[in-house]
Amino acid sequence: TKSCDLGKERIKFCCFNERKDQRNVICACMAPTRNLGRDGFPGTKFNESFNSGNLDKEVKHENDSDVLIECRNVYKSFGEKHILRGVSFKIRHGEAVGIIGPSGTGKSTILKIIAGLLAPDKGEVYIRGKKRSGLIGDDEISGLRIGLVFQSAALFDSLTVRENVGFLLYENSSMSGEQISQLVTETLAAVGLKGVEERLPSELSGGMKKRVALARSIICDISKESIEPEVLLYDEPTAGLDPIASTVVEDLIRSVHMKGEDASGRQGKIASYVVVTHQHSTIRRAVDRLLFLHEGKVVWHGMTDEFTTSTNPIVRQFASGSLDGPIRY
Ligand SMILES: Nc1ncnc2c1ncn2[C@@H]1O[C@H](COP(=O)(O)OP(=O)(O)OP(=O)(O)O)[C@@H](O)[C@H]1O
Repeated sequence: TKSCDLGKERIKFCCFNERKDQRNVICACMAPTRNLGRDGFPGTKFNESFNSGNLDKEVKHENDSDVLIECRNVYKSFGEKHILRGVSFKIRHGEAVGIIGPSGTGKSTILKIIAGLLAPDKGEVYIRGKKRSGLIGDDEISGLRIGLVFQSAALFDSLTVRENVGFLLYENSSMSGEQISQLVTETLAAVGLKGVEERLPSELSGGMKKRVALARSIICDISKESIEPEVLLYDEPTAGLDPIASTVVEDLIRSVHMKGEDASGRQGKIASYVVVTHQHSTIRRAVDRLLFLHEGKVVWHGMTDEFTTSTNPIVRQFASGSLDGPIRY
């Protein structure tokens, strides 16, 4: 955790409740990662833990120079609950990846491990080819920025929208208050929000809160000479939203991606993103490639259009929502 002064408030900005029934994270974070560079990246076959019989299609890549994040054989238990049991995958530059799977299978846990908020019990996380050691630290100032947008939006209740969105800039950047304020207004406009800067989170709808959280994740310090590539991790960004509000958020996720364009036709800044979701609309609209997590492992991966046509029994059951199949509740 870390604290900062914002007006009269002294606030922790990277703390969260560990218990499942109190999973609301107090604040989204932008997590600069330890170590950067591509040297010494040991080449491995894509996801060695896969049983190839479960794979509908293996995408071949010439090399790993575009790999931003790799989880290699990651294990995580909470007491007697062995949640992750050998999870391996790679996230490449430019990818829009979805993580799906039954409830409680560890999707949020793997996002927190990637973000450096949780440490794996075993296995490694590589960020641009360098092994991450431990959790995110205050000394990490360069490399790949990894932002986690929490399920709950996780806004500070006592701060205005402006203070929430500009939070990290008020603490970390050399920008003036006026510059930050201007940037906050522009970033809010990019997510379709105008005139809400002085409102408190309690005065916003659920969909607006999610968009404010998204604005907080994409705002960046324009006073820095080089802008680092960024990966955004979204934990169920459309949960609880009506279908139209979901579409708005899904399109925003696409538009902040480098491949996408915002309302004014500018290219997005996010190099890659990962979305944990249960919503079919989000899978179809916001994601290109899927990883299916079940019983502690990635049991299937494929492109989004392969999801509904897959003959894998686990995928078929999940896609159809059937009670019959290998997944038991
Ligand atoms: N900090 C923690 N302490 C104890 N148990 C935890 C902790 N974090 C997660 N768990 C447990 O680990 C399991 C996986 O949780 P996680 O939130 O990662 O699942 P999920 O796949 O995201 O689920 P859902 O789809 O329901 O959101 C759950 O049983 C949860 O109760």
